[in-house]
Parts: sequence; structure tokens; C-alpha cells
Amino acid sequence: MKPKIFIDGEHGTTGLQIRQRLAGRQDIEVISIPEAERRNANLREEMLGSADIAILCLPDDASREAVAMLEGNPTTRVIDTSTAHRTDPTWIYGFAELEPSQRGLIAGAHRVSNPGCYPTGAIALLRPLRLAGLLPADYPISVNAVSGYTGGGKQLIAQMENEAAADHIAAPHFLYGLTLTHKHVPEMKQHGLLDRAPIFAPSVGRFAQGMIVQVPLHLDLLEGAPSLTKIHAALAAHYAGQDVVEVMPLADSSTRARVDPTELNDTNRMRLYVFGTEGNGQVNLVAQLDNLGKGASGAAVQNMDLMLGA
Ligand SMILES: NC(=O)C1=CN([C@@H]2O[C@H](COP(=O)(O)OP(=O)(O)OC[C@H]3O[C@@H](n4cnc5c(N)ncnc54)[C@H](OP(=O)(O)O)[C@@H]3O)[C@@H](O)[C@H]2O)C=CC1
Ligand SMILES: CC(=O)N[C@@H](CCC(=O)OP(=O)(O)O)C(=O)O
Repeated sequence: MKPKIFIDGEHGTTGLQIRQRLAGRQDIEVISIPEAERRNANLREEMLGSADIAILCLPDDASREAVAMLEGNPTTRVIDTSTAHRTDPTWIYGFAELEPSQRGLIAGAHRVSNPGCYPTGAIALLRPLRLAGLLPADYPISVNAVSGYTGGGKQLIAQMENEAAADHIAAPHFLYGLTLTHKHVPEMKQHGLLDRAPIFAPSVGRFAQGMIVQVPLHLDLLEGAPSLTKIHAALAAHYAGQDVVEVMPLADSSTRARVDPTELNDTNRMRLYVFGTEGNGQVNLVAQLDNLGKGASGAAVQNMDLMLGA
């Protein structure tokens, strides 16, 4: 029998993209509820209970409710794309490239929390430098980022695209998260192995998909005042042999004039860049990804495949 997959929230932004990524797969059976019934709790409970893997693409509260519906069910495994369980130690963090052991942990897990799009970029840059002993845990980190507007789900998509809407946003680019209490900060701190919460400054541009996450650092405040080359070598060693996360060669970074947030759209890939000038004492670490790819739906399918042993 083929494993049954249920995407709860399949008609939303993340859910739809997962459905598209699974279309045509012969090794699984995707079970589904009609769009008009998407909030029918009885039907959802039935589907959740009969799935081998449930992928939750819901707001945080609805995700918690779905997990509660599965209490006592020993068979349905869960991948949650919401923020609800990302810092919960009883859940496995679904970032396959986090450390060499992470793939195996995801493969055997009953509960997997899919990383947030911004944290995927920030943690990918920070954690290897913490593990290499180059980045002090109390370094005052800033994370600056821009996302395509699909990152805000159906509501933000409507605000950006529907000019007739009362809450239409006409700006070509805007900053938000201005209280510095964005829901992704605890996740970045925990999985970035930081003692001090990063200052997170996100923004949205008038493009549907794509993302850039930047972490600028002063090299003289790092352990041993490393060179640009040493920072690059630490990242390259951490991701050696990986196909999803790619550390771009220093030669490429030193000749690039610009970075386009949409370059990896519709892929599950992420590129990491080390920008700066050797001897200048500063580095800007940059992650480029699709917020709906490695930042959400792509990572969810990658985790599902690990759990299925596919
Ligand atoms: N978009 C992105 O780039 C990313 C999103 N995520 C996370 O994925 C999750 C889904 O986000 P996204 O797809 O963007 O959101 P959307 O708003 O686009 O989709 C959410 C879907 O869930 C449905 N839904 C909401 N509440 C309930 C409920 N109580 N019961 C059943 N269905 C419900 C919505 O239905 P309705 O149309 O009726 O509201 C909608 O179809 C969120 O937790 C988000 O944080 C994670 C990483 C990136
Ligand atoms: C542009 C935009 O609004 N982005 C969302 C985050 C998108 C995302 O990653 O969802 P999770 O919170 O589930 O990780 C935000 O800032 O709240």
C-alpha cells in the first residue's frame, strides 16, 4: 500500500505549492478534502487520522488544534510548517542540513517542525560559525532580510495584488516587524545557538516569491579575528557534499555586482555567499532562497521524503 499523505491547509499558499510538488508522484497517495470543506473539523480529523503523514499548512493556532486531534493516534506522523512547534524540544527541527545527524533524526521522527523561511537563511549562516568556534554566542547579531509577498500568505497576497481592497498596500517595498518581536526571533536564537537574541529587520518587496537574508559581522569581534577566507572555509566545510545548500565560491562572490532574491524561485535550493574585501575587517553573509521553496514547501517535501525513506 502506498503511504497516504494529507495536506491540512492544502488550499493555502504553502499547501498549494506542496500539492504541486507532489503532483505526478506514483509512490504516494495524496488524500484531499474539497476547498469548500477546508474548515470542516470532522472531515479534517478523519483525514488526519487516516494519513501516514499529515503536512500542516495552517496558522499556528489551527496547527495546535490539528496536533490535538491526533492525540492518542500512534500512526499518523506530522510535519508542521507553522511556527507553533519550532522551538519545542519534543519535535525534530526539519532542517536536513543543520548537522550531519539531522537527516537521520528527521527520517525516524514522529513530529517534525518545518523551519521558517527567514530562520532557514539565518540559521544556515550562523550555526556553522558557532560550531566552528568562530562566532561568540553573545555576539550582537543583526539579521536584515527581504521576502516576496507570498511570505505573508493569502492575506498579504490579496493586500498587495488587489488594488480595490480597502487595506491595499501600494508600496514597492516596506519594512515591518518594527517592534523587534517577530515570531521568528526565538527560532533563530535557539537553532542558531545564540545566547543573545538577534535584532531582526524583515521587509517585503513587490515580487511574489524569493528571499534574501543578510547577517553582517565585524571580523575583529569574532574568535581569533578570522579572515574572509576562513569564514568561507568554515561554511564550505559544513555544507560539503550537500546538493540543496550551496556555498558559493569566494571568487564568484568577489565579482558579483548584485544579488537577486528571485534567482532560486521554484527550486528547493539555497545559496550562501560570503561578501566583503579581504583585509577590510568586515563580512556580509548572505542567504538566497525561495521563501516558498527551501523556506517552506520545498523543505516540507524534502522532510516527507526523508520520513518515507524515498
Ligand atoms: N507563505 C510562506 O512563505 C510560508 C508560510 N509558512 C507557514 O505555513 C503556514 C500556512 O501559511 P500560508 O500557506 O502562507 O497561509 P495561507 O493563509 O495562504 O493559507 C492557510 C490555509 O489554512 C486554512 N485555514 C486557516 N485556519 C484554518 C482552520 N482553523 N482550519 C482549517 N483550515 C484553516 C486557510 O483557509 P481560509 O482560506 O479559509 O483562511 C488557508 O487555506 C503558516 O503557519 C505559515 O506561517 C512557513 C514558511 C513560509
Ligand atoms: C512576508 C511575511 O509576512 N512573512 C511572514 C513569515 C513567513 C514564514 O516564514 O512563515 P512562518 O512564520 O511560518 O515561518 C512573516 O513575517 O510573518
